[in-house]
Amino acid sequence: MGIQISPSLLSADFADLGAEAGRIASADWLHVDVMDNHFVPNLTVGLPVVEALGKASSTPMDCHLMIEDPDRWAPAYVEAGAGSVTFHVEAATAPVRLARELRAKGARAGMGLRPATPIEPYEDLLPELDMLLVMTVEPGFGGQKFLDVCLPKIRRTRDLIDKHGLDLWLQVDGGVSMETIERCAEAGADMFVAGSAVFGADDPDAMVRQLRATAEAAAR
Ligand SMILES: O=C(CO)[C@@H](O)[C@H](O)COP(=O)(O)O
Ligand SMILES: [Fe+2]
Repeated sequence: MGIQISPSLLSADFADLGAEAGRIASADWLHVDVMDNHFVPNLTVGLPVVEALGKASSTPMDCHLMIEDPDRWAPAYVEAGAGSVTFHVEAATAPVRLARELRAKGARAGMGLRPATPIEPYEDLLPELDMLLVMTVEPGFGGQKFLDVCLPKIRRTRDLIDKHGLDLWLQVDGGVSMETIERCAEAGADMFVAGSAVFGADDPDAMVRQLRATAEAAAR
């Protein structure tokens, strides 16, 4: 698939999300951060907003669920129009059953890891997934500083994916910018979420293209 950019709408104008999506026409996905004030100490949007955004934009939606009980809620995000749904393994009760359900409903199944969650215990689950999300900040807020300490985990995750010969996307999320994207790409990430870097730029769409070109040049 190559390098993909999924701008996070967390740093966009929430009063006009349809128009904000239109400002990043080069984006491969729209990253929608769903937070419930339980799994993370912040509250954002839920199903009705995802459903409305899906009607307002033709760019596929990559929903990042930072919520408790994803086993109950995640499948509804496929019905609301998400093309990819990522649940956090720390919150899921039955990650294999949930990934299978997401796929059966027609979406890509993603599994997210907080910075301190290791990948190794989940090696046997990899064939059940379409994407792994390695958080490079503590989830909950945009605009935080990239955690370098997560780079070795990105490398180890890429090695595991390659060892199993899987076509699994490796997403990084948190503090990704022109300063940090090269390191992530060198470590083996191929899908990049960027919120403040994209929507804080004078020309968000040009920033999407710049981030992609930089990651492509640095990719392993
Ligand atoms: O999931 C999250 C935060 O929990 C992210 O998607 C952030 O929204 C990314 O924002 P930046 O770090 O790129 O500003
Ligand atoms: Fe996110």
